[in-house]
Amino acid sequence: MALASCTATSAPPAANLAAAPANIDPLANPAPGEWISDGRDYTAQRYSPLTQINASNVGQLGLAWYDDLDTYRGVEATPLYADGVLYNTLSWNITTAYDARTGEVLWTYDPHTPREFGRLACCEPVSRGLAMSGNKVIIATLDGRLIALDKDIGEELWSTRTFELDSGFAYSITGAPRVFGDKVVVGQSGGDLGVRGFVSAYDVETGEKAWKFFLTPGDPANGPDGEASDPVMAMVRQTWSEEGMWKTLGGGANPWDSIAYDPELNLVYVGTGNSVPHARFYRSNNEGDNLFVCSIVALDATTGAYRWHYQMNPGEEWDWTCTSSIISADLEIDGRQRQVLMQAPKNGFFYVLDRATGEFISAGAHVYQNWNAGFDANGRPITTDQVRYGVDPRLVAPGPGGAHNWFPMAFSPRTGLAYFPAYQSAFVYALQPGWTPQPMRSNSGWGGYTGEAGRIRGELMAQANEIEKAWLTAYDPVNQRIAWQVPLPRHGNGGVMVTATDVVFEGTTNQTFAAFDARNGSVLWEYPTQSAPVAGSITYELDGVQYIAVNAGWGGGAAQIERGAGIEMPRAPARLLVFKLGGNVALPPLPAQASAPPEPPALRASEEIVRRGAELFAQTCSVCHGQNAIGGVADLRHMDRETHGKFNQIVLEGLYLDKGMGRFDDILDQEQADAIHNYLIARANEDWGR
Ligand SMILES: O=C(O)c1cc(C(=O)O)c2c(n1)C(=O)C(=O)c1cc(C(=O)O)[nH]c1-2
Ligand SMILES: [Ca+2]
Repeated sequence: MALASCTATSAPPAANLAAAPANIDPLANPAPGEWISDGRDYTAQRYSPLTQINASNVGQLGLAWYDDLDTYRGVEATPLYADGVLYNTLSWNITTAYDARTGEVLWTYDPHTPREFGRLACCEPVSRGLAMSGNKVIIATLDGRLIALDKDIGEELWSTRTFELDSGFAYSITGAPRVFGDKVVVGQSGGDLGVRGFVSAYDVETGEKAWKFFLTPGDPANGPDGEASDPVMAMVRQTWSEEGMWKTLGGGANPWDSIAYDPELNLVYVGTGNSVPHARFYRSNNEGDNLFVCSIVALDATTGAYRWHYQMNPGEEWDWTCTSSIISADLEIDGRQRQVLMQAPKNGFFYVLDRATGEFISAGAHVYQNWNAGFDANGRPITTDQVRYGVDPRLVAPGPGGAHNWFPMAFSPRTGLAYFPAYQSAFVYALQPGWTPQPMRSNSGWGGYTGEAGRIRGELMAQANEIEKAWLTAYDPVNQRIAWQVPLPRHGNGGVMVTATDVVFEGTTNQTFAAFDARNGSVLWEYPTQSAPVAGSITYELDGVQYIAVNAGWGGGAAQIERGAGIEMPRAPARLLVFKLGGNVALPPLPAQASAPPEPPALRASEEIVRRGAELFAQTCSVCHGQNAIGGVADLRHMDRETHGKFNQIVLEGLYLDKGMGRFDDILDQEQADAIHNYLIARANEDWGR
């Protein structure tokens, strides 16, 4: 696709940067050179007022310093900057403070996140960021702790649990915590395995719990929860079937990424995820909207009380989520000044809602989609029959990776455009007949691709592959249209940041970190990073110098999808990269890539055992090791002789626990581990060509 022409919008004058009154919350109005919260300020626009780097000199950007992060896992965090110090966080929540001028490490804090929790993270044990308030840096750990650190020395000030370890649900946290006024608000993950999603708030000074709001109903047999959500649970429960697996698997709706805030309206906006099992047939007897799945829910920031919600996909069953970036702006729409929220969730639409009332203002599709036949007068979507699947496979667009996932979106008040990585995709969904849930594993309820269904699925997947495309998209929310798009090689392009000089920054699957003209998408600068940076970048100013910082670590859900399709790129370990004009530090050469895979052992098991192993692998191992055992953390088709010899010790006894490989003897027995092993031997032999 060619570059579309420049938007006709003329740029309004630059934001007024006059000094804020002394008593104002710094998170509402941070100093221009600082970046002290995930989205930079409460609008979460990821828009910086800094102007030293502009379209004419951005080509002179070079590395000021970098740090090798000693991991090949995805690094998804947006770093933070305050007072000369850059804060970053990695897998297992290892958190580091750097001298932002030199890259010297000031402190590192390791919360010793139990590696067993890696099993529960759908898309690697990532962390999308941290929060700051006054003298504190706050992290949320994969195993559910919220920890406040002294920002100067990295020592713990308080620590609290956000979920109980014996809840029976597969909770984990990958999202960033956020500070809103005097509270820290955090969500959690697990909607692909089985949890009851909720959001909770804590006193920023003490860590004491302020409120908790459940996003799905509890089993009424257990009585009320005594939480902020209790008053709306009767309404919520009516949107679910009487009997359904939501009682056992929790219903999901996890706020695993974006949570936003308006300090004047005193509202917290919670973006919620998919439900579990994904197939509505299994979780709710094909009945109901299933609140608050795939919604934005507005809560009173002080009490957590329900204010309004807008559900983007009633009865969602495609692993779409409404957890993507939630951005506030004040826009003139149809001659009226509106306080809006914007979101481009997985389902392929761009939404504009009134953030005071939740009223649906408008939505438009930015990729090919086949689920939506319009919106009714209340803004409720009309879902096509085409996408409601039974045992017969259905082609649905977008697919479960989403047209826009968690990769942070930015908005420029100057151009009036939102910028995000878009992914046009489709997927084939079908119910697996006779499926039953497996605690603590992936629980989609999808499958049954054998016989005739398998043949149809193969044909439809070929169609799905044809529509696949990726872009950096600039979107005009007022007129609901694409302003421009830059085609990119594949899915998994990174988060976006935009500056007051109309420069957009994004990591790309060209394995570069790149700058684009915010008005028309022309490429201004591209820096080879030896990896595709998926995270959001930031910019800060120190001693009169403007810096740009980004984590370059390819991984997470996008890498899983790519590797599942057999695509892996040569790459270096993850790095934190920091640029400035005239920076002249060079990266070391790309390390030697893996040599030819070792010859696998001969397959001795029956077809039946291999099929059983494939099923168990899909439910138990694929979240880390990829579809069809391709790629993921390690390509299991390429195990060496020694690893084959220790297979059961690794899987059942936790031999590699320190590397993050979970221990599975709670859900797998010897025979099942052997079946998985034989499936992998079969896959390795296919790969070897015999
Ligand atoms: O339903 C959930 O709880 C949940 C959690 C997460 C996560 O925590 O990373 C992802 C998803 N879903 C998901 O659907 C998804 O596409 C996804 C991509 C990524 C990633 O980090 O790249 N995480 C997640
Ligand atoms: Ca999900």
